Amino acid sequence: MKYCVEVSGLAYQFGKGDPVLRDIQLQVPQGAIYGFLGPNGAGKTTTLRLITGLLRMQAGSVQVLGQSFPRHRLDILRQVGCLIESPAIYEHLSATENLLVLQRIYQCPRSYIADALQTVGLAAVAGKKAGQFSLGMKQRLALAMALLHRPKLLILDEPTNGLDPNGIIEMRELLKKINREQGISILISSHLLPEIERLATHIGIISKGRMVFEGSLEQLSGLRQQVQGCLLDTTDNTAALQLLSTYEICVVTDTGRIQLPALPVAAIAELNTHLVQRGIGVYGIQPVKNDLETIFMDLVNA
Ligand SMILES: Nc1ncnc2c1ncn2[C@@H]1O[C@H](COP(=O)(O)OP(=O)(O)OP(=O)(O)O)[C@@H](O)[C@H]1O
Repeated sequence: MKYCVEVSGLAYQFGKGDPVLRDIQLQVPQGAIYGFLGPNGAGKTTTLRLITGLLRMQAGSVQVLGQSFPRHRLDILRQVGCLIESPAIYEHLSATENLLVLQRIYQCPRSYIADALQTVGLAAVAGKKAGQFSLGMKQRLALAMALLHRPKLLILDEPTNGLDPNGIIEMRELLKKINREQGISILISSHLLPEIERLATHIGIISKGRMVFEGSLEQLSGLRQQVQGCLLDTTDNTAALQLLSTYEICVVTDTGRIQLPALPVAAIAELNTHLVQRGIGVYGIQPVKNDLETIFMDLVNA
């Protein structure tokens, strides 16, 4: 598989402080939407700033689109669109004029401006001053600025921060469309699992400066399939508990149901048989599965 970002052994510390990144390994497959997840202060922004050359690397290696940083920095940046620190939007200029400033820097065709505004859904307000834009519109203008030179890869640091639920949905759909229709790979950071779950094809989770998970969304969801235990519904919980206490494994949950820990399927079937043989009716055996939020919290707090 080809990767558009490959990071290996990346470590970083600010001044003489404690290391904020330790041995970061990260691989973004070409064409992916890679969700870079982690709680506040985990090291997401620092990692993205290193990948885009906004911070000088201290240790490790970074390859972007097959070229290594910092040697081919300019070549790389020509092919990457970034939205990392707050974008330099000139409020007294229109959306088009804001893009004109960048078009001169990138020296790309002027027609790219209208295309970028069209992509982010701002064509109808191209002549309006950016100062009159809502936060969601400003964020879409920032995205147009990142897309202007038709990059192969977008790197976005928490682009939905501060947006209302509607703005978050708009941004999510927009990023999916850009990925699908223009084939642009996207590396996006967030501290919100539900947001990334709905958007990403691949996920990397960072906690306290270390990667604690990397894989496809299916692999993360696969962890969900690991059964945590089993809830039992019986016609006589007191008698059932007495019988089960001989196994020293059961606990009663808040809801009055009996919770068994994770056991092999055969053991659960055997317990069921014992209960029924003692005249205790079993009308429910329900596996308890991890939800993604629990998996995320377990990984981050491990
Ligand atoms: N310029 C700096 N000087 C010193 N420490 C810094 C600096 N920038 C970040 N840090 C520290 O580095 C650590 C990682 O910060 P970083 O901003 O990369 O995390 P993050 O995952 O992006 O968090 P957030 O979601 O809050 O932005 C934090 O402990 C932070 O306090």
